Amino acid sequence: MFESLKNKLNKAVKKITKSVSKKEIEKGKVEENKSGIFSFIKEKTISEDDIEDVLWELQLELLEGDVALEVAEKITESVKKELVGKKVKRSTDIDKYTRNALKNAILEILKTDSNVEDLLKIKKKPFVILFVGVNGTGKTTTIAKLAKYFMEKGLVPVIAAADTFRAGAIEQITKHGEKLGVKVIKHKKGSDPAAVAYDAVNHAKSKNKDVVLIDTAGRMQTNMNLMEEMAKIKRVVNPDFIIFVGDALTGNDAVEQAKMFDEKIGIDGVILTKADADTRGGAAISISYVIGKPILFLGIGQNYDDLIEFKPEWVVKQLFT
Ligand SMILES: Nc1nc2c(ncn2[C@@H]2O[C@H](COP(=O)(O)OP(=O)(O)OP(=O)(O)O)[C@@H](O)[C@H]2O)c(=O)[nH]1
Repeated sequence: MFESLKNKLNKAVKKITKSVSKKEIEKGKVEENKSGIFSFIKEKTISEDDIEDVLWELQLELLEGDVALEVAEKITESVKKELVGKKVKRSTDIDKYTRNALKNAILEILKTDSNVEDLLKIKKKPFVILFVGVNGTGKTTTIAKLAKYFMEKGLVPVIAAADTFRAGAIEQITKHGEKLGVKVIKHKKGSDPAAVAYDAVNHAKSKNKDVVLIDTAGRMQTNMNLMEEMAKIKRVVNPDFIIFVGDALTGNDAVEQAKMFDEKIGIDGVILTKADADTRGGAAISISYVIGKPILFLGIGQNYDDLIEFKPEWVVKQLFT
């Protein structure tokens, strides 16, 4: 996961170390010990000039990896701020400081004000969650995974098959429901999705169920019918939480889609799917900073258990070990 991003960051650490050491070597102010670690004869203070070119290269590489521009700028700016003026005695210090500066910059980017556990604490019964996103991102699979996640927490979910648009969508979610032992509320293909969602909420109320998971249709985010359809479902069932499901592999597109859904419908959090196949990590790094909403989970495969809670510290650990 995020292999390419990990390589880019590691490469940047090495380049910064080399760049800071190089000038001192040229000036003959360096001793090299047996293990090849440079010790500076006099303590060296890192200057802007030492690292500017390398940070610029890093910014370009991040952009190539589909990290959003504002995020790439923020990362390099934070690293610069943290490094310039730092006093170093040997090259390993630079390595250590740069690694820390990058870790801190990425943690800062990934942190949002909202706490995922607080957000998903089921405080009301039934707790109604609406899932939105373009087609093929993995919404249906993710809903099945989350149904299992809630069941493991001792909660009883019900699913609304409100994707009445795509051929096979109702059958697909019904199959998941059968496998998991979760009731799926459905109408005919082509029927009103808001009515399906409404029935599912009523079912949950009458059967004392805890969570309603509403699957919705995909299509392009620019399709106004889709946005109107989502807005209608929202009006009718007044969900407690709206989750945007995005495909990590689509990088910046996922970020743009999230922005659009947030503007038109309003979202509370994000689930990124297919993170298992994503080497670039652009969407994972950028999405919550750009829209100001947290990533809740990462989808990491096609099985029901392939869903992990998103923790900024965990991501940073993946990137730097
Ligand atoms: N590798 C991997 N594949 C996934 C993941 N999540 C979903 N998929 C696969 O992605 C494909 C699309 O998933 P669906 O759940 O059908 O997508 P959808 O968003 O409901 O599709 P629409 O109904 O067209 O909107 C399926 O083949 C899933 O198995 C994931 O986290 N990792």
